[in-house]
Amino acid sequence: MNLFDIKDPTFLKNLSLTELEDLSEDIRSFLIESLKKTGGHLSSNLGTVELIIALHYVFNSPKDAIIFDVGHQAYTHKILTGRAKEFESLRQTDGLSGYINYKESIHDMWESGHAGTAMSALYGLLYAKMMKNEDGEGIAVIGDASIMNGMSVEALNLLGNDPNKRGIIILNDNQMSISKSVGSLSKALIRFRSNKVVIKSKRIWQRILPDIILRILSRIKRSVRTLLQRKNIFEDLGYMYIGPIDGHDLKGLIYNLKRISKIKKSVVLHIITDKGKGHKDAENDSIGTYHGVSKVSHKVKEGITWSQCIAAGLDQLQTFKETFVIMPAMTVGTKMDNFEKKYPNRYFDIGIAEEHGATMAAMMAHQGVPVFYPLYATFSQRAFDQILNDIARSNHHVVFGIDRAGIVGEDGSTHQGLFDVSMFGLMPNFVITMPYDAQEAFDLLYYGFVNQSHPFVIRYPRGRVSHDIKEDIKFNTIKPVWTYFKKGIDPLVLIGYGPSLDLLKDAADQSGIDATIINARFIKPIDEHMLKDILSKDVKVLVYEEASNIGGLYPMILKYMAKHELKHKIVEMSITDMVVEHGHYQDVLKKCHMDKDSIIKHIKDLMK
Ligand SMILES: Cc1ncc(C[n+]2csc(CCOP(=O)(O)OP(=O)(O)O)c2C)c(N)n1
Ligand SMILES: CC(=O)[C@@H](O)[C@H](O)COP(=O)(O)O
Ligand SMILES: [Mg+2]
Repeated sequence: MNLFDIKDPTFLKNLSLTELEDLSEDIRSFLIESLKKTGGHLSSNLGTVELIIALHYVFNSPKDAIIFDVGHQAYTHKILTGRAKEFESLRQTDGLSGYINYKESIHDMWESGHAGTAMSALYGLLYAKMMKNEDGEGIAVIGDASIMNGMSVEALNLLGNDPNKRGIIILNDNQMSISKSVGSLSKALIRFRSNKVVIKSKRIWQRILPDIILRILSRIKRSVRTLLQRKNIFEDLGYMYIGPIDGHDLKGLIYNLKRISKIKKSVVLHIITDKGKGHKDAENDSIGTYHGVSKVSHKVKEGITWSQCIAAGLDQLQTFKETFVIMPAMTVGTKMDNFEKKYPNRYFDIGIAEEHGATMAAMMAHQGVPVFYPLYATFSQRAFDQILNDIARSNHHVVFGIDRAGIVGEDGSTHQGLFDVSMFGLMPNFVITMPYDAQEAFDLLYYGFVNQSHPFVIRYPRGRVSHDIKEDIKFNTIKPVWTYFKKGIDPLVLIGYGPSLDLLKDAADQSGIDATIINARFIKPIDEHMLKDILSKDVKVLVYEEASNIGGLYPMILKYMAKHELKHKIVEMSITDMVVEHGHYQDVLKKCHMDKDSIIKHIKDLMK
């Protein structure tokens, strides 16, 4: 069928099973082709095609609210709610968001981007419906890795104990997070998964047997299980558990969802899916390479990613200091796979458990073990209290690799790395740094582990950095001071950190101003000696930060100036008090008035 003709999901109700199956094939082919052009979360979406068709077939969205955990697996939902045409702009500037997005559709009921929120959102929805005396179901779709997140467990604990609310939880079990799922809950799921052959043969019975027989068989199965007292964790928590069933079998899905809609109790429907279904390489991927893919491009990319740079530096550092890595489910993105292979005893994938990881790191540091804790800037926010209370307050020597710091581009507002400087900045004892280039990254890593003993942040962006991976890595001893990136003769000082320094230099050159540019690689504490030196002259100052300035470098400089009654003209360029949407990095920079032209304009205004 022509997916572009779909306006809303009501058409599904008139389709036969064969037509629904054909539709699932059409959607799968469409996704595979479309994502070659735009990139996106390929594997997770190929795994949920039948589930989402069945949900929209049985339920009535938006009266029945479908709540997607993370929201990265909802492309079929976007198609069925009339957005197929917009897929050519998926994750592009001003285009379709890669996640659930309130502004896009009345069917988009829960925005998140961060894992583990769907259960709490479901419970909130059920309460809201009760308060507003409103009909309709609440259905949470959550992956096997996200259901083990602390937040999910907190909500599961409460909803299972509430006899007056009825939530539907679809556990989409593909035994994968981005990489393999971890932990004992994951093992428990495997235990009560029947083997795949049994699940697939169920599909055949479902086709042959009439519904009434299926219902009787399932009752018998449940009674036998109750008799044998073989409860599983969900039943222990107060839910009716149904499954495991084949999550690619539309007939079975529809049959079970219809059945569930008549049950009065909260239910967990456990479905088994293949992550990457229909795409051979994605199906066989046990590493996580196909979880999210970039658009197909034949351009040769220069340099390496910042994540690769930090991973290489950390590997080399092992000759000086053996470090332990706590990894919150992001081995692929942070490029720590080699480290994991090389030092399996010093690497622990903790799953989506950023809070747990922070407190665990605190204790390990307290016991004298050097810990590296790589976190995407946006996900570090999850562990605010643990980092503040367990690490910062006690001044524990944990080294944080804050990856995806700054504008992340295509992932958009839920993933922007704009608040880490503010967050770590307000915490006592923290040292916050950002390298300009690969060598400075290596030096800061060495400094963070070897030359100092505070909680330490090295932040780095999503993009690439110039470095030849075959080259030997050497560490230079550096001091916790700012450096002159460029000394100029005009009375203008530009202060920034990280790779943005190149942009500042280009902008100054293009403005025809011979500005002094400062590399404030130690964002906190600030270099007061250097500031004193700069501000001993009659200069104008521009502070540039690809981050929220609340708690950032600019207010720290302002405080210094206020304390010393300095009255220099100073302006800031930063990303403050706004939600930054998805798009190409350069476009987003421009929208935030942080691009080269905006800097030039500021420089010209300052020098008038
Ligand atoms: C708090 C948080 N940490 C990490 C991530 C990154 N992340 C996005 S999806 C994902 C894996 C989710 O696995 P699962 O819930 O099983 O869904 P699947 O993709 O397998 O369908 C991870 C780790 C995130 N979005 N939020
Ligand atoms: C869904 C999610 O949160 C991750 O998959 C994220 O999209 C990864 O981002 P990177 O592509 O920057 O690793
Ligand atoms: Mg999964």
